[in-house]
Amino acid sequence: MSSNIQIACVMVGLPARGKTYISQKVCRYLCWLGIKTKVFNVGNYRRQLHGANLPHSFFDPHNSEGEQQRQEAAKVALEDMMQWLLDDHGGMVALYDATNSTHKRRRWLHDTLTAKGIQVLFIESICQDESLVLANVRDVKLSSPDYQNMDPQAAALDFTARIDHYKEQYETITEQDYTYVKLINVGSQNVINMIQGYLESRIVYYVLNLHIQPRKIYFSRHGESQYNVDGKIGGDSDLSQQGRLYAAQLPNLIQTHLGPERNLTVWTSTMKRTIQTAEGLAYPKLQWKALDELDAGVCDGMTYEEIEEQYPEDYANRDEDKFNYRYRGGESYRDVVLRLEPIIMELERHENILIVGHQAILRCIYAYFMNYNQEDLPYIKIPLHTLIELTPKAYGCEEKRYRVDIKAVDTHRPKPSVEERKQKTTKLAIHTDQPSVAANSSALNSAKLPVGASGEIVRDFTSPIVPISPGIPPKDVKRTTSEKD
Ligand SMILES: O=P(O)(O)OC[C@H]1O[C@@](CO)(OP(=O)(O)O)[C@@H](O)[C@@H]1O
Repeated sequence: MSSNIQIACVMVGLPARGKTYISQKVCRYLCWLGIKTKVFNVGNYRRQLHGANLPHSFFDPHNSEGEQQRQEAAKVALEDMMQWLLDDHGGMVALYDATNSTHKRRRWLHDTLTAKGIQVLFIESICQDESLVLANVRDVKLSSPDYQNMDPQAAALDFTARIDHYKEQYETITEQDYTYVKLINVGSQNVINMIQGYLESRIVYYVLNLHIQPRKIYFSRHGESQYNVDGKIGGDSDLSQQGRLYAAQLPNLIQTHLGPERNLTVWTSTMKRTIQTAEGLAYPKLQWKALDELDAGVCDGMTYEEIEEQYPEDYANRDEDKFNYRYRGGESYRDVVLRLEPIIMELERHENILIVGHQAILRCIYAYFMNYNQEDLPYIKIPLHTLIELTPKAYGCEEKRYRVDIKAVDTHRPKPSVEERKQKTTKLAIHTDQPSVAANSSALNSAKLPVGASGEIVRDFTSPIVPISPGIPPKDVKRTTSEKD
């Protein structure tokens, strides 16, 4: 049995109230943060045990056979979930996705879970707006395996009858001794009760920020920079000639795809190359320090070849585990994910957004929306001079990429094969006797950033956002040593 705190988020709500959407989002968010999370959907267990295509009468509370079979599915799902949380899989948060709409069902779940030391957080979603419910039925439920090969109108009628069966016995949470958050009419009112501990508060804060307004999220790297042309990483260089051409085309590109009347907020980092790229965009802008590029520490301003020559061990270690490798005096992708957490929270609250960012930063944010794992994240292709458009849908994002026909260098380095990595390690082993850069580099490594208890870099990236109005010339932001340290 694991000694960590484990949380079971138990969803509550009538069918088609966004419970699955919320469960999937929480799961994606926590996994992105490196917290092992899994969704247990009781509907899937029910389909496996008793088949799909069941008529609405199966869900009638007066149908004792149906009732018993649904309880059986709920029990098997609960057992699997507890096993996953407790049997040293490293699972920290599980989401139990079902209606759980009576006091009796919740009491059973609560008592069974807490008896095993698992904290229970109920998340109830209430939606009284019938048009939203109908839209959800149309967009999501009718494509469920329950209604395969069925006429959509007949399926919608059947699903509405199913909802009515649940309404008959629905009991909203009133249990004052439970930890819960109640989301009423997608954020118009929220009730929070007895939230305990950091992780529960993060989850609650996250679900409070979710909205379902249709919107677009755009990502663009800055135009090609002078450092990109020179093959150097990091720094705070200006745009190249080609980069400036891209910046000049960006406003048109955005307007074409967003539409002329639509609202948009533009976020940049505090670095010249993103600010210069966003200069011509006539929308409200915000600069975020948290969006600054991954800090390459002592390697800032070097080419990959120079790094390989001067810090061969580091170079090999980065290739071995790019997500966790932390540059000497700088950051790892893992560090960047943690500092981007407030950005994700803000992104969830916002409507249309364009982030003009950097390669590593956009990889991390893109991975959150597109559900990439930590191993693949640092190799995601985010090419220069390309606008990426994400449209959030029920259970994921639809993606379009618009490539602008302005030449730019390719800064993507593919993951070396196992064979290539082996060759490098052998070469390194042969050279370890020589007192060269390895000794030099470990001295440099002592100039590390302060590290927090759990290994994170202690830095305040939630500091004030600097609003700039369209047309104001970019600030000449230099990254000084004190700023970096
Ligand atoms: O993690 P890798 O693949 O090295 O990519 C991150 C690098 O991308 C770069 C370009 O190579 O970003 P940017 O375009 O913002 O300058 C580097 O500055 C940064 O160190």
